[in-house]
Amino acid sequence: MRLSRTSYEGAFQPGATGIVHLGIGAFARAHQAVFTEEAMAATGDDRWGICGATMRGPGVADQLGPQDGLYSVRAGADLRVVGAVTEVLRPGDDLLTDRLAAPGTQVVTVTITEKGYRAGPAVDRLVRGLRARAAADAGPITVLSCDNLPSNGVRLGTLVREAADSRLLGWLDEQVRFPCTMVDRIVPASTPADLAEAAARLGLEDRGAVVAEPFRQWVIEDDFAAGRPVWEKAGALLVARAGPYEVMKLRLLNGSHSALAYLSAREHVAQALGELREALVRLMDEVTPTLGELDGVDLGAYKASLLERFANPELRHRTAQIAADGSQKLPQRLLDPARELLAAGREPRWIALVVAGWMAHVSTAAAVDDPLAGRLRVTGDAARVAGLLLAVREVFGEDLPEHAGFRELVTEALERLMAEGAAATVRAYLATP
Ligand SMILES: NC(=O)c1ccc[n+]([C@@H]2O[C@H](COP(=O)([O-])OP(=O)(O)OC[C@H]3O[C@@H](n4cnc5c(N)ncnc54)[C@H](O)[C@@H]3O)[C@@H](O)[C@H]2O)c1
Ligand SMILES: O=P(O)(O)OC[C@@H](O)[C@@H](O)[C@H](O)[C@H](O)CO
Repeated sequence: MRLSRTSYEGAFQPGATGIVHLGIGAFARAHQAVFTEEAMAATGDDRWGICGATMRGPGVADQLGPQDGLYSVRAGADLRVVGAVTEVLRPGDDLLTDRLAAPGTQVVTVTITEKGYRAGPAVDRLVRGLRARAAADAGPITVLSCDNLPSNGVRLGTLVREAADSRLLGWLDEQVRFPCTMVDRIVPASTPADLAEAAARLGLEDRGAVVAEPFRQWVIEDDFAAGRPVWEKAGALLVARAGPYEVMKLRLLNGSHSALAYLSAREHVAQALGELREALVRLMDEVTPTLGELDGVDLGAYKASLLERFANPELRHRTAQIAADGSQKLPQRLLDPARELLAAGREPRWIALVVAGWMAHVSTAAAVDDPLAGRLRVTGDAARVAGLLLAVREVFGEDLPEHAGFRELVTEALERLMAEGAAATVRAYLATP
């Protein structure tokens, strides 16, 4: 029997739908929905049920629709059924516009992956809904980006404004806010084994089950146009500026994740960590001078906690998942800190090694999952491959290809990787202070 509000009693039941979520993948279900449900339960303000919209395929609508929005989240020994999702819309469903224009909707949360941040269907759907909301005079609304990008709210706000006509622009300025957020919880794509374990634990089939690590963090800029759940009751941190937290997490956690993906051939993160623990320590130490001031954050403890989190054997986080879309991830995870280190007269040696690892991956892997894949399939010796890939301006900008020191560091690292393989190269780098 399938998990549903009929077969499973006791799931949280929101009183109304107050949030629209664009891109209801695994992460939104284990992060924003859990925070939201806990905030509703803690305060009794239950107006914040979530209407999730799938943006690319019907998968999540097929999983959650027949389950009345219910799904389980397993983290360690804990398995909970989440009831915050009230509705799931398929790609192209016109109801999304109605939901965005409904006066009860006061927040839009967004996880459309890094590659969704360009003119395209997700932004178009959002703008169409906001236009309908302005026409209906349905009141102010906050759009909250929860993707792994620096200044994610500013980026989304800019894209929305670029797609808006002049009449909508005035309304956007008055009625809509786009705060930035830092989001953190490792949530790998669910596997058939994860679904089987959820079914065994629940005694019900759950096609929407997700597995996550116990840790979760949400830092949100306190700049809302309208109402919101009291997410701080669920542990979220409301701050004046999320930027320093975003930079810390993107460069230390996500940068290390990319290193694990490109410098190890192991299938899962925890296995790759066994080979690369010391290299990650060195990479994180290299990047640390580029991080801003963070009141109350002990960076030493934060870095140590990341290594512990990556070592979690229960998370079957595939390095291939992290390796995907590298052209969209490298700039904020590795290249921005490289620029800052170079400007300060420091050598980003470990960053260059990871960048070379990415170059080796995109130029040799049988299948590269990346929106720029066609342009990344280059062949030749290290100098040629590095030269051709550094010329991809969307990734490296105008400055890095022209920086002789950076080009040399990357080319040398790629030469070594091609000649000796990743393990020997990492050993050689570790041997050099
Ligand atoms: N999974 C994690 O551990 C994690 C942690 C922190 C942040 N995030 C952020 O959440 C995002 C989604 O992660 P997930 O695990 O839910 O992935 P997922 O594959 O389960 O879901 C991705 C969602 O994004 C949509 N999408 C994909 N490409 C798109 C595009 N080009 N335009 C518009 N929508 C698009 C899909 O339709 C889907 O709804 C990540 O890219 C990252 O920015 C994920
Ligand atoms: O979500 P992806 O697959 O684009 O990137 C993989 C990870 O680096 C990332 O999602 C982390 O798991 C996450 O950022 C942890 O909060």
